[in-house]
Amino acid sequence: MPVGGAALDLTGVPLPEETLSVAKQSDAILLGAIGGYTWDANEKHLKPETGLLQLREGLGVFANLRPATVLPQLIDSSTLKREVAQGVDLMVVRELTGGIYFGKQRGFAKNENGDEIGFNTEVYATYEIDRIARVAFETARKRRGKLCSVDKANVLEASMLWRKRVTMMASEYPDVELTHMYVDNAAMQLIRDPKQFDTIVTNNIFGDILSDEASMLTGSIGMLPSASIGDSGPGLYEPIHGSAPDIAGQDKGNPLATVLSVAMLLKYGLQEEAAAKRIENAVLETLDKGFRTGDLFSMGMRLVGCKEMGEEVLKSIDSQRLAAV
Ligand SMILES: NC(=O)C1=CN([C@@H]2O[C@H](COP(=O)(O)OP(=O)(O)OC[C@H]3O[C@@H](n4cnc5c(N)ncnc54)[C@H](O)[C@@H]3O)[C@@H](O)[C@H]2O)C=CC1
Ligand SMILES: CC(C)CC(=O)C(=O)O
Ligand SMILES: [Mg+2]
Repeated sequence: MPVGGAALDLTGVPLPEETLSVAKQSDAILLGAIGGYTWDANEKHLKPETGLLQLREGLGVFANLRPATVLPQLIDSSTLKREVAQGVDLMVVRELTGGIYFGKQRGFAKNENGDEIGFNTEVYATYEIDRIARVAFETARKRRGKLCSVDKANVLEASMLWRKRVTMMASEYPDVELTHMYVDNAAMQLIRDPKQFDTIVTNNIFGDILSDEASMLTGSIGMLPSASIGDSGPGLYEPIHGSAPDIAGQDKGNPLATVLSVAMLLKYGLQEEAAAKRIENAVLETLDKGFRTGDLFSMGMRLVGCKEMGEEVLKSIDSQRLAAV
């Protein structure tokens, strides 16, 4: 179903009603990244990105899980020194349907001096903080039991409330160690010592930014999948990256973040654990064989394009299927 730029071109709106309705009736949704130069200059501010925000809101998928794991195969692709990168395995739990991207008070206006202003507002209600905090505590409990809540509670009221509510919930999770960190420090600590993190919970905009940063620990933004879930209804699965318009159409994109998003879809959305594992194994085997798209390339590896990388993953999935028969 069309969403984003494709939908704008076809229908004049970035999320047609029919797309949302079909999505809601589906078991799970896989989203290709949206956006591009064609629509950036749109004077009416009708953006493909609005369609994605509307889709997330329409599906009620408030919890965005973004795992960042440094695979042994990609240790030389990480921007970090080997000893810092080795063993990094963290999960960013990003609030996805609230905060500054959704603040109702937004727009363009003039200030008292007649200067043009653009403004947005960050609003969080307790129910929004509580439900994402619960997902984060539950996630941390199933991982290594460490939860770091990232905010800017030294400056922002929305963050002050965030910190208060997350702290209150900690008493329900005595087995989870809760810490708090300001986002500027978190951005630095992710590079200095990423292994200190297990699960990170944070608001919409901080999670957006920190997960792009975390992707470079793993080697490339082309490696990071995500799952967005709500209380009920289908989940939304998508790579964390955008449409990469600077390399579009050149067969250079790394397809693995999307492929791994399909694995997350199978695992969390359809409870097809075995099929998810087959895809994950295929990705690992393809990397083991030395295939690398340009974003991951390091000395001694085999440079391939997007298409060939995809074909190699498919071959590996097929060979696992044959082995299972
Ligand atoms: N969820 C989504 O659909 C998102 C959409 N966007 C949209 O995408 C467009 C481009 O945004 P950017 O800020 O440039 O972010 P981007 O994530 O598309 O690209 C950032 C950089 O990473 C590279 N990159 C991204 N994905 C890659 C992949 N799979 N393989 C290899 N390299 C990859 C790109 O070539 C570029 O140099 C914009 O219109 C933006 O709004 C941005 C982020 C998320
Ligand atoms: C439309 C944007 C909020 C998309 C984005 O950058 C993301 O979700 O990571
Ligand atoms: Mg982003």
